[in-house]
Amino acid sequence: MAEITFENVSKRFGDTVAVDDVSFRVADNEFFCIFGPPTSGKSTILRLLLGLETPDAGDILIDGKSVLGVSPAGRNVAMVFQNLALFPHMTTENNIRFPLVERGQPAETIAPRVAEVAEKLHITPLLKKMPAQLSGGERQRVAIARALVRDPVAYLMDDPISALDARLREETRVELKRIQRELGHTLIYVTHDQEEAMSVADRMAILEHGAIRQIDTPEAIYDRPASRYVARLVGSPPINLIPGVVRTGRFETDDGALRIDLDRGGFAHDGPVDLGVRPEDVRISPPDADGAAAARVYEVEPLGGFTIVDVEMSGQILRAMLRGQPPIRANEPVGLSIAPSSIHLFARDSGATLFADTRG
Ligand SMILES: Nc1ncnc2c1ncn2[C@@H]1O[C@H](COP(=O)(O)OP(=O)(O)OP(=O)(O)O)[C@@H](O)[C@H]1O
Repeated sequence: MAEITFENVSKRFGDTVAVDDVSFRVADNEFFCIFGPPTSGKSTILRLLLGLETPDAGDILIDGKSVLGVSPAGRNVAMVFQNLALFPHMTTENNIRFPLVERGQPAETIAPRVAEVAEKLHITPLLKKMPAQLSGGERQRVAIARALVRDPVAYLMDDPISALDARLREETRVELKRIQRELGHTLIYVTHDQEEAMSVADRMAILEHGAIRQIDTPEAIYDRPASRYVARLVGSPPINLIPGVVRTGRFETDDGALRIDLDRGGFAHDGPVDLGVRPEDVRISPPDADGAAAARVYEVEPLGGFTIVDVEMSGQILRAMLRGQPPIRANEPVGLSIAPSSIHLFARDSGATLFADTRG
């Protein structure tokens, strides 16, 4: 059980700043995700916490005590690497025992711990089976049990399920979240998959070039991103960005095709902006609907429960996500509108959020 704190931690490799003045605090029992594009510094943060790298500046604390002089073994933080595969020649039970045997734990403590973890993961009936006799989902559950059987102060996972196929990945992440909640324990989870981060995290940190751009719950990051960078990283399909200008409380595209009154008291920013709107907040209507901008359907992508409609407006493609399977065809003229309450505005140059959706 542990609270983990990074205080102004930086790490360089030659000219590369891998981690840039990073501060965060992970609460005891929290499921904390670190999310960012390749080379943004995610793995280096884990390696610093494990003690495999030493920071150039800043401090790392576990339960309020600096661990900078402490060896990796002395920190008792468990790392689960990218591979959740099982040893095919060992029974489920021996697979789960393996990390404890490897660490030389006394046999009398191993059996009860394996039984306890198996019980919590509902895999007790599988203990005598070989991996080849298990379904894909059962195998994953056993692999998670093996990852969690040690009793460290915190678990670190670096893209643990990225090698699985899409369906198994979805099942496994649900399972991981449930298990983490039941077992307790602080979990720091690195992923480059935004949907995965959103679906499992209690809170997430968004990285860019080694620096943290925002830390919050997935819901808050989705609804109130701190910048255009963060807004584009979360959400699928990604947020639409429409360049334009704000003048005296009104947004307008350069050609005037789209105008939105920002009926929000106290908003005072004039100048070039990018308007952000999530695909589920783009409204499609008949072409002559009141207040709608003239647009044309570019492509329709039915997904069963939802339909993605790509719409062309002012030479730009915007994506709308509509419920069900609306009778919309490619090349049709349509009207497009956006409720002022669902827009985000970002400063054109810095990308900083000027104002954001306040849903919820
Ligand atoms: N031992 C090292 N020596 C030199 N450069 C390194 C070393 N470790 C990491 N880097 C560099 O530091 C930066 C951050 O790397 P890191 O592996 O932390 O990123 P990441 O976000 O985990 O990336 P990925 O998603 O691709 O795994 C990269 O530019 C990388 O090349």
